[in-house]
Amino acid sequence: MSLLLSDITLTYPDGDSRLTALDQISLEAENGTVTAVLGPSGSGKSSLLAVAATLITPDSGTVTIDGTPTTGRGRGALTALRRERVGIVFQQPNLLPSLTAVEQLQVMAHLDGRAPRGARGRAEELLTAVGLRAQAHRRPHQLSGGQRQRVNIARALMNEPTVLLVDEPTSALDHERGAAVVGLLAELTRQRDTATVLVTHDRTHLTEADRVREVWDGRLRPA
Ligand SMILES: Nc1ncnc2c1ncn2[C@@H]1O[C@H](COP(=O)(O)OP(=O)(O)OP(=O)(O)O)[C@@H](O)[C@H]1O
Repeated sequence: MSLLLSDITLTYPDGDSRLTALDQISLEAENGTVTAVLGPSGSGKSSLLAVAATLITPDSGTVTIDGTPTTGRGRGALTALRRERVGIVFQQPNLLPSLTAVEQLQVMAHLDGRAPRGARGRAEELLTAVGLRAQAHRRPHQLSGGQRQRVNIARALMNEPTVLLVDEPTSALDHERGAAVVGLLAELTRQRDTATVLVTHDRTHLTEADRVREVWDGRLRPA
């Protein structure tokens, strides 16, 4: 099991009291499968992904990534674990305006300290995998919204993650382009054997999921 969330509770400060964003949530994600987490706005989906990515430490419960428990680890160790094992696709691509598509991916490898030549080949291979071979040398303003999101996905795969966390990847896309992006994610999940967690509020994406869980007021239930 590549990702294991066990009995996670997360609260945020809320005036004099605390708001419970996640309430004793447990979730597993296996390699080569897409686990969709469905839920309305404010139900706790982004909080769940942030905990899974070890970007937020929960009040209680444990996160295990690729067999490595994260509880009690320092910031540096968590950052290293994240860089090695976790890919994150945020809602907005947040691409750097001055870099071409292939350079956006190479920057990731640079952060990881990989050899530039190997990184270039991997970046080109990933852009081909997401259907952007011909656009590899374009800058973000020369790409469509769907193409930018594909660059975002390819970038998240640069470090060959075992866990891929995806937050509403289609929120800025029309239905057809959104469905194509989710289909691509499912294909890459099988091809690259990632344990993918896809957070969405759109039920039409569920056909691509191997498992669906629904989050409601911070609690999980089968959909
Ligand atoms: N940093 C924060 N401080 C205080 N409350 C927060 C914080 N982040 C989220 N919340 C609250 O926690 C709850 C869950 O929020 P979260 O962003 O996880 O939901 P979501 O399902 O991802 O929503 P959306 O689909 O709108 O992005 C909400 O009530 C939200 O207002």
